[in-house]
Amino acid sequence: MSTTFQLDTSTSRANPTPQPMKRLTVPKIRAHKADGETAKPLVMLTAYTARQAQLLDAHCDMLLVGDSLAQVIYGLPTTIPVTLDMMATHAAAVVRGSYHSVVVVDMPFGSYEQSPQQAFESATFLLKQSGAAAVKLEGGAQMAETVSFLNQRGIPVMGHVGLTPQAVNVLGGYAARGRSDAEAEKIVGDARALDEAGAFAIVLEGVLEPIAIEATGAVSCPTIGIGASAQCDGQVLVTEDMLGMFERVPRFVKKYADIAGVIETTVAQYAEEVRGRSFPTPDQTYQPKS
Ligand SMILES: Nc1nc(=O)c2c([nH]1)NC[C@@H]1CN(c3ccc(C(=O)N[C@@H](CCC(=O)O)C(=O)O)cc3)CN21
Ligand SMILES: CC(C)C(=O)C(=O)O
Ligand SMILES: [Mg+2]
Repeated sequence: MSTTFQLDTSTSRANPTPQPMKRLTVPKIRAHKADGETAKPLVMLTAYTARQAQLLDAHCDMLLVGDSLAQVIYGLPTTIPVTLDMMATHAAAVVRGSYHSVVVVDMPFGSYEQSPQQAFESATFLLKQSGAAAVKLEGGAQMAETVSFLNQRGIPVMGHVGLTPQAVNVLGGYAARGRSDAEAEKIVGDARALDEAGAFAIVLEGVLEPIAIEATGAVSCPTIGIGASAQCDGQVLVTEDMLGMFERVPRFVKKYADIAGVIETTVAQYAEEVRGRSFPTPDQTYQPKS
């Protein structure tokens, strides 16, 4: 894939290819499961910036502008303080940096729980500001009415059940969910309720494999797992976690690279060269014309 930067003035978005392929659509994602056993798992990663989106886009089906930007970008301890403005700003950058993947934006804590009307107002703000196609919100059966309200008014919704990080103060931490029969049953019921309400996909986070199997079998839309086994219809991870850029990662992360290590070695070399006056050299220096 060419990474030459070109400004596509017709769409005013940075587009790395001369002939952009058509963007995937939400109905195509929802219909994914109809292919049954032959369907390839859906690929989703988080993205917060335009350049990151450019690099991930061709390889993914969906890009998630996650409220995990709290920890990953802003050094916040939880996702609780994230605002609609933060999400809209990063979502707009990700849309500008992509042309293939469906861009999904997390609704931040406090922007949707109060009522379907509040959720509609917040979701329209996010989609109008960014050009993203869909929103994601946390919660199960209690959010079903809201999911249906938004969907019927033109806003596709991705659900998120199991370990829901915005409920950290109720859950008391980020431990895997579904260890009791009652909790397992609730998670499957939550997935079912969201599916019936019209969610186009459901994130299953931090749940035991048997629950992922049962929930995935119980719903008509694809399930996207994170710490939820290989039995889901797709997978999502926080990009910085799998690239080895974030300092502490959950057990469900596979570190595919050590980008933090590359950055540290590279910056150490730069510092040494500046202090030793071996950078800059004449190659990086402007001289008057002689
Ligand atoms: N960088 C990053 N990656 C994520 O996956 C992520 C975020 N940030 N921010 C939002 C939420 C928070 N999530 C988290 C955060 C921590 C754990 C974690 O540390 N889990 C421990 C078990 C903790 C316990 O048992 O209490 C683990 O070892 O997996 C899991 C999910 C998932 N999301
Ligand atoms: C971890 C994923 C599912 C998420 O919600 C986020 O990145 O905020
Ligand atoms: Mg999130």
